[in-house]
Amino acid sequence: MSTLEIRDLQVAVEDKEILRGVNLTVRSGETHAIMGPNGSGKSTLAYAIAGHPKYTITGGQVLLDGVDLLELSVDERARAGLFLAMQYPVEVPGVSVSNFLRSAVTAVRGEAPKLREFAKDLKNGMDALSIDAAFAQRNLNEGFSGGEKKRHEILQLELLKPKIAVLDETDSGLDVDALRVVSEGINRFRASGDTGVLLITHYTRILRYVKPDFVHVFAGGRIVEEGGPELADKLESEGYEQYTKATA
Ligand SMILES: Nc1ncnc2c1ncn2[C@@H]1O[C@H](COP(=O)(O)OP(=O)(O)OP(=O)(O)O)[C@@H](O)[C@H]1O
Repeated sequence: MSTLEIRDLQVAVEDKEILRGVNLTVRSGETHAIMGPNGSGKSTLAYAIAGHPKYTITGGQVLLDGVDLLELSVDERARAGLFLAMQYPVEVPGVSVSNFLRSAVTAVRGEAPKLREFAKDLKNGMDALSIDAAFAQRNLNEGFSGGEKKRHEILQLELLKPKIAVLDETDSGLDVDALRVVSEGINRFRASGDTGVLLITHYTRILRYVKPDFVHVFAGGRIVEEGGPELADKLESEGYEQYTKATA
């Protein structure tokens, strides 16, 4: 059982205050959707938790099982059990998908997985996500379509098995079929009950496949409303205008 506790988190980017006191607790087995309009600070939350150097923490704490992640380097956060699936995964020419994944698993576990075991896990993960076998030898994210990039993020999730997974707009750029495959991957992964999921999205469409336990509305760098899955339906019909007006 793991718990991520975000306490009064305040974050600035280039001296501009973006997050103005975020409080949120995510436990294993729970899926939390963070929804909100463009520019409300959702990605800032994801990057700040993961340790992106551009984001300056000006106050608050982020505790994973009592350990303050903000005191740790990015790789230490990953080893502590945090995973961020990025909105825009970077291209790394010269590094194959398979090498990258084996290195990532080795770094997080602290020892290299046996080659045969890794090859089997990789094949199973790729099959489940309808990823072609040739994909493993391609350069990381180079020339990948939007859908391939997102499937690859979920493949990492399945191989790394983090305690807390932050998925930043994993639904963006996906067609209907890819959205279903990616959502099934998230559902398979969370079915173990060992992981807490923080799902950042603008749209309710992914929430038809990945049912959240809690929905939080972000506006102006804060959580301004919280509720159960029914809140997503309300957002679908009413939009975000009520929140953006209030925080403008
Ligand atoms: N590197 C940066 N330099 C300057 N401003 C930034 C930077 N990164 C983010 N911001 C600003 O921080 C605010 C929040 O951005 P963020 O990307 O966190 O919002 P978001 O809710 O994820 O938006 P979207 O849904 O459009 O992805 C925006 O006003 C954005 O312009």
